[in-house]
Amino acid sequence: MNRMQKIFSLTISFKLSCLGMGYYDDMRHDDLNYEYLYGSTYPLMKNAGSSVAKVIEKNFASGQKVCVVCGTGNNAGDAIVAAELLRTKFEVTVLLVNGLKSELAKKALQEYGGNVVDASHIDECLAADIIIDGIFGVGISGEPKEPYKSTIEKINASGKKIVSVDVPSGLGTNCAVRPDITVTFTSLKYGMNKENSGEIIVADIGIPDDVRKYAGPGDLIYYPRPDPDSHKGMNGTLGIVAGWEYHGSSVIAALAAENLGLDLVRIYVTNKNYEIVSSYDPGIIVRLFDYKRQASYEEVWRNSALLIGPGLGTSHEAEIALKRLVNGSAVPIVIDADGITLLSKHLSIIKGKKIVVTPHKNEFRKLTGTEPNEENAVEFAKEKGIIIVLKGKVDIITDGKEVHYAKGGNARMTMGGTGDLLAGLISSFISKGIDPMRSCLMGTYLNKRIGELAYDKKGLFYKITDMIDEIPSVMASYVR
Ligand SMILES: NC(=O)C1=CN([C@@H]2O[C@H](COP(=O)(O)OP(=O)(O)OC[C@H]3O[C@@H](n4cnc5c(N)ncnc54)[C@H](OP(=O)(O)O)[C@@H]3O)[C@@H](O)[C@H]2O)[C@@H](O)CC1
Ligand SMILES: [K+]
Repeated sequence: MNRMQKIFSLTISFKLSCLGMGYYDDMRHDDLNYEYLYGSTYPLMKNAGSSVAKVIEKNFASGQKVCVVCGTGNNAGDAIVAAELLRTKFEVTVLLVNGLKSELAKKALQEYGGNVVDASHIDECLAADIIIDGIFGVGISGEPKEPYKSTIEKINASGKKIVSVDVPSGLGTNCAVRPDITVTFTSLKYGMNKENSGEIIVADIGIPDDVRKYAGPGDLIYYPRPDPDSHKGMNGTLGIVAGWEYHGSSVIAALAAENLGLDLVRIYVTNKNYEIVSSYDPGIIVRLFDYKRQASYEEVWRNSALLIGPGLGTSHEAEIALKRLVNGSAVPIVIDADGITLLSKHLSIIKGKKIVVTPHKNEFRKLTGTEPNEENAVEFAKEKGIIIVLKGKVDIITDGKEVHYAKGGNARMTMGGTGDLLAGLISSFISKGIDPMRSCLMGTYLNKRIGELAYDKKGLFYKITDMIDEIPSVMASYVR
């Protein structure tokens, strides 16, 4: 290994272990959203395998022996699809180093009609002319374990032509396949270059644009796992200025935040509802807010994100507080419900601020003076430099440049409180340092999904807390 390779390898392995494969997140995102929108990703595996087969047919004379070395995941599935397509022209053997785990790879194997051997035939198989490397793709985690480590070493020592599927197996670790060609899917993966990947061919496997346009489960994987060395306050602190008029709204937003794993959730209320809001949940901090005291504002600004508006009312006090809070805040703010009504009278205060506004149709009319549709939302967001989440059967999310959508949910989601819940979700994600646009995609998808899960259990007779109860299980299934 030369010096550069060593630095690259060390950097990647360090990052792999610390960040949990963050570079490949975009691919996992696409995979999950594809599944959500279209069902099985098997068609993508077929396209991936087919592109590998085409590269081999183009680069190598037919009639040669091909050994298709398989790990246990979908990378192996791609390689097996290629094997089936190649076996009419080449002498193909599939080598299962240690069985298969992926259901899609098993399906590909069922459709494959050629020769299959296990690890006891490894040397015989690797004596072929061409080796297809389908051991690991983007699903690798940490250094390759046995029996793959020694398999990779044997592949590299074979002196045969090697074609890697998607990425050279083990790329970025201390034990990686060194291929002549890598057929990588959709886009170049982090760290790939000619030296470690040979000739790189980027193949389009037909992932539609909608996987990035629509909010989906793939967006939830961007939730940051807390650093084990972090201390209280580093993993999201949300200040909720709400519930001055209707106390329940502030509690709903706070419960959403509490269920999303924030470090501190604080509700700021006036005297009127202080006691009742305080009585709800011991995990929520409730602070008295006095709109005349600078100290109250300074306390709110110390949070990592703010939510202003649910159940706030439109009193004189609320109006002053909104203006001063927005004016002096350096952190992102989500403005919802009564906050939108108040904001519509003082639009100039949002200039230069990091603002997300989450109106339903009527609030949008009030805020913009225009009809609630995509075009007007884009226009308004662009003009004001903010993000708009226009709520509806399909939510429209735009920063004036990009437009995204969130679909799903059900008819029960017109119930009071779902807006407070959504605002709580979005502001919570933002408080964790997630990009605001991504936070909106995560929040809109999650809100609709928990509505669906509550519906599955109770039909049309679920209540807002049933939705809140679904948050942890949805998050836990995507955040590893
Ligand atoms: N959306 C797309 O673009 C599409 C992507 N596609 C393809 O899917 C590939 C990703 O597939 P993938 O997620 O199944 O993971 P993959 O790389 O096959 O490996 C996972 C397996 O390896 C194992 N394993 C992990 N680390 C290990 C270690 N250190 N040492 C030993 N074992 C280890 C792990 O076992 P486990 O740790 O779970 O026990 C698991 O079984 C991607 O690169 C592309 O080729 C296409 O099909 C088309 C659509
Ligand atoms: K590979």
